[in-house]
Amino acid sequence: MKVLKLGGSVITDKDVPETVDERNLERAAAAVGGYDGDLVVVHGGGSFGHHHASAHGISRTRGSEDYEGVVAVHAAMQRLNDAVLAALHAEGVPAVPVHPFSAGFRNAVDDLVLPTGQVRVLLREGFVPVLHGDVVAHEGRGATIVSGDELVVEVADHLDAERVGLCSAVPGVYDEAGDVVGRIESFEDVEAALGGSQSTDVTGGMATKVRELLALSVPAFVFDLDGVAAFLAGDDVGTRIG
Ligand SMILES: Nc1ncnc2c1ncn2[C@@H]1O[C@H](COP(=O)(O)OP(=O)(O)OP(=O)(O)O)[C@@H](O)[C@H]1O
Ligand SMILES: C=C(C)CCOP(=O)(O)O
Repeated sequence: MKVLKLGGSVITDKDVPETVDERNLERAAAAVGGYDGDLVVVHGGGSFGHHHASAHGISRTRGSEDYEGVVAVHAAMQRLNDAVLAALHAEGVPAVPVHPFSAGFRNAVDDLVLPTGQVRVLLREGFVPVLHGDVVAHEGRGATIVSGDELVVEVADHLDAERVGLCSAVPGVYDEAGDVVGRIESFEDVEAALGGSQSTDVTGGMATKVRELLALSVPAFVFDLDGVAAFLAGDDVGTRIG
């Protein structure tokens, strides 16, 4: 089983609130449509989730007890999820939604608790589950953001993924000279070159991604749209992490 994250910076125009990048989304969906095998898709928030999360002051650590903010973020992510499902369906992919807000939570020590039995069964029954960054209940803090990157790691761990791919707006992780790094085996290797995201992003950009992907026991790859089909075909593409 493979896990593919479609970055919000790829499938949306991150600088214009609630704008899908139709062309990029179609390209990503076409690559997924050309793949025949077990796959979980996760997508990020882009200008849907991050815009509302930022407007309501919600992040991975900063919670909110205001139902309006929680509903605004979740509803926006559902709208983006609908667009992703429609694009996948147009390519013949049997994609179905799994909404983290209704499935998981963070406990009192801030760990994400995400049941994945439904994802396992959906896979076995021939579906392609599609999860997304979302708000989740957070013990003692109201609700906080869960990023697509965290979901990728959880799903990959629980369901023994063979490889994980993050399709982002960049062809891989850049070093300080601006060249794509072939492989990262420790955070210190690239720490100096790692920054946040160029756009409104409440979950942390590339540095957080690299740190979390290094914790996986299977290889992860960061690549751009040109790399999706090759990643799904089993090739090493972009930057290998781990
Ligand atoms: N060393 C680096 N190499 C590559 N990208 C970097 C680096 N440092 C910072 N970045 C930024 O990180 C961004 C990727 O993180 P971002 O969180 O925006 O991606 P995403 O997962 O596609 O989006 P989303 O979080 O909405 O799903 C790149 O577009 C780039 O601007
Ligand atoms: C802001 C929200 C709701 C989603 C965050 O997920 P990410 O774009 O994968 O970091």
